[in-house]
Amino acid sequence: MKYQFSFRNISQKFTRPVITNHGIWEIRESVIIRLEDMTGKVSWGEIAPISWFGSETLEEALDFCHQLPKEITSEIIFEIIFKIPDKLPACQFGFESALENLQENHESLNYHHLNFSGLLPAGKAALNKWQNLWNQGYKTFKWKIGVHDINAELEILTLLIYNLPESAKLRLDANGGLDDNAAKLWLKQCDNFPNKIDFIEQPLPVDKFSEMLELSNYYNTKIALDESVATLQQLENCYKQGWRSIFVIKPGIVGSPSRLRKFCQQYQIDVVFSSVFETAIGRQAALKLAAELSSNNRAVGFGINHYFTQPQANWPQSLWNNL
Ligand SMILES: O=C(O)CCC(=O)c1ccccc1C(=O)O
Ligand SMILES: [Mg+2]
Repeated sequence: MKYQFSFRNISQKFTRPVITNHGIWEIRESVIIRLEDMTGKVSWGEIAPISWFGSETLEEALDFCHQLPKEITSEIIFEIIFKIPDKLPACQFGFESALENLQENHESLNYHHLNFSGLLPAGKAALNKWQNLWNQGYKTFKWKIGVHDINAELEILTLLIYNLPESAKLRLDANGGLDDNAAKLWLKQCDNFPNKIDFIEQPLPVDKFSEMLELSNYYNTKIALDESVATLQQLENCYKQGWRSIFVIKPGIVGSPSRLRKFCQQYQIDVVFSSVFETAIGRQAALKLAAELSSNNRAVGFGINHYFTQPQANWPQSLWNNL
């Protein structure tokens, strides 16, 4: 087997900026990879790193692509692509999923049974955004916390909970931005609403694993690790160190899909799949994994409200044609 390989760096503006504890994120950059086999069949892949989250940088991903030959042989697949180092997890995902796409027919792809979680804007803007998402069918919402003053945010939480319909569920995502005191305040408040709060995501920074383990044993509200398990190595580590609550998996940056499958099948972990704000290419590959490996019917964090303005016709092929 032989493939023609090419790639492009693309950048897209969010329809509205994503605001987290790390600041304001306005433009999503990623690398689209294209493989064409000898019969002319084309397969796409996407490398969408988030370096502040623990993956490689976009530059490192581009460097990796630049040093590959234009013609990819079986030997290169086995010796290079399947051996991409763990410090390039988004590259592992992009290349492996592009190769998987060449192997299978797309009929088998079905993720329509999945429930989706919709992302609310941070701060009080959440209060007048959930209704619109609810009308679109979302029943689970995620709200970023640790962005504004904690007292103001706790007040908004109370309002949100009283406003949301009975059956709605709320996830809180601190992006590692709380300190021990703040985390306890949030968890204590969430324990007052046991049927409303799905979980709190990554309350403390990555280096505070044992503190989060302790919190998860003390409070009833579930804690989900996200930044702490950004890559497969971290996921395996946290499991070994005794984490049995929720793991957020972002396939786009976690690493090799086949290694992820093996891990999830070997250990029956409680997982929530989540996007890295990839384009339709990475999204499709990530949702395929979510459909295969999701547990406890947990809503996947792939709401589309943050996505980009509609791509042009014949995308992504048009990216190549225009150059
Ligand atoms: O998980 C979701 O529901 C949406 C995706 C999301 O929040 C996210 C997207 C990109 C980078 C980080 C995060 C995050 O979960 O912190
Ligand atoms: Mg998160």
